[in-house]
Amino acid sequence: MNEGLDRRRFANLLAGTTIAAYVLVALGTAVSTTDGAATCTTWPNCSTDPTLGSLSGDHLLFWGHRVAALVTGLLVAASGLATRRIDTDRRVTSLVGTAVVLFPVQVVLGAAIVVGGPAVTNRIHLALAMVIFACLLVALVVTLEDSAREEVAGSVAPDRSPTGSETSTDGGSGDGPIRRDRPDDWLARLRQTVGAYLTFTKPRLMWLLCLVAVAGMGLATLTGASLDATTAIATLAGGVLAIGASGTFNHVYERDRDRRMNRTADRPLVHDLVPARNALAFGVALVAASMAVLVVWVNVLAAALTFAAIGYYAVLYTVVLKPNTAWNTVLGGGAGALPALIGWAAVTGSVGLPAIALAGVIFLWTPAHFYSLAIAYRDDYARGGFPMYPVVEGVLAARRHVMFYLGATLLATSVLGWLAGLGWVYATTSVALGAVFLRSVIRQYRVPTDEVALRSFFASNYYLGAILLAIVVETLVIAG
Ligand code: HEM
Ligand SMILES: CC(C)=CCC/C(C)=C/CC/C(C)=C/COP(=O)(O)OP(=O)(O)O
Repeated sequence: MNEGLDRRRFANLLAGTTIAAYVLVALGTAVSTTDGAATCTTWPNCSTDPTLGSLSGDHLLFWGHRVAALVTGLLVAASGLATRRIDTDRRVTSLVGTAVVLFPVQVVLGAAIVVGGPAVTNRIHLALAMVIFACLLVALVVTLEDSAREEVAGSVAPDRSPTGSETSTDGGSGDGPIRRDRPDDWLARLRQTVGAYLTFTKPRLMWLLCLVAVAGMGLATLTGASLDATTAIATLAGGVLAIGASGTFNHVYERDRDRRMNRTADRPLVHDLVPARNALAFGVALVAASMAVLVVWVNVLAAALTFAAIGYYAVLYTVVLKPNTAWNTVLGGGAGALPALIGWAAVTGSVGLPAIALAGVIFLWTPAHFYSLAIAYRDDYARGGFPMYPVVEGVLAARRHVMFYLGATLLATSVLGWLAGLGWVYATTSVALGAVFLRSVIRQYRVPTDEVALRSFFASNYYLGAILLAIVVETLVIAG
């Protein structure tokens, strides 16, 4: 049997095992936060099994968890056997071996929970499930990297960035803006100017950031606080104005670098469609409007947190971190996480643990979101002089970080569901979309093209969007 083919098959088996282990963690968390556990109080057979007619979402979660445990157990055993049969890295052998040893312990702990063991068993069971998932994920990354190195050695041509670095121009060589011809017709000029101001506000990011804030508001209602329409609308309006303001400052500060990058060379300030001074004034006006809306119709804490978010993105990220350190994305993730606290604060006037957990999910998700895009646009970022992680550390290291941050995001999502007591809508959404997101990043190793990396970037947005929507449905529709 061909050794390379064997290793490839092993990588596929390990990928399937890792995805199954994630599904198990997510379903297990959901079972422990719902009435699913009450479905069955004996083990291994289920004398309290309900009739099919009375099956609810909670029952399905319980049975889904059992089936997932069986399937994952078989896959873990198969992976363990495979490490003995083929020549794998020592780290892979010990990590998979750890999962093989821990799995039966998990089965015993799971049985103890079913028959009514002490409450702490539940926590240990969840923690151990996460350890098994982490072991498999790290083993998978090592395996995929090894086979990627083997496949690249001697053969494949380097990926081309969609920016096509070999043939692209750098957008001009002078320091000043490139003037794009302005139309003669006043209506067309007006349309172009309005379009420029709209572009400053980065509208494409808004839906997801707004959804973070709405999910924060939804989680807050689980405390018993009520959410009225004025608070919801004013929080979103203040948030949209604030995102617009910080996006505008980002456009102003980065206008010289933007002109050197193909992805951003079309931005309005690069073409002097609006004077930078006017853009700055627009940004300041948006900050003032945002603060006014939030102070008058929401509360001072929400306004203060929003002001901090603007400063975080426009100054800390844009001016300090982005041009100076490869940690810019990781540390910059805090800006996007703040809307979770803003949403919660708008409803409660304080900051609570589930909101911090949601902020943690966004913080961990950010590198998994952005590094895939940065991999695809690495040549462009290098031209712009930004020390993005794939530019400084290379594609393989960036892909490894995408995998690790994604793993951490998936686990944090489960912790959030557990802390907030979210139910089957959230569980099934995180299982389905989490598996899709994980599979799309694993595919980057198999097909290391920029198109596949970009697909992971979009998968990151769909994943987070779906999770947030599930929180909104659970908190504002089902519980509300
Ligand atoms: C350091 C943090 C982040 C960085 C560096 C980053 C970077 C980027 C970049 C460069 C784009 C492409 C923009 C374009 O070409 O117009 C983008 C798109 C996007 N980002 Fe992020 N992002 C970050 C955080 C976030 C956060 C926190 C959210 C929301 C929770 C978010 C949501 C989106 C969305 C929805 C898109 C648009 C995708 C599309 O075009 O459909 N990003 N991001
Ligand atoms: C409530 C509030 C004010 C929140 C602000 C948080 C915020 C706007 C976070 C988004 C961060 C983001 C999309 C960065 C884009 O990267 P980039 O700026 O590096 O992208 P670019 O290369 O396209 O300029």
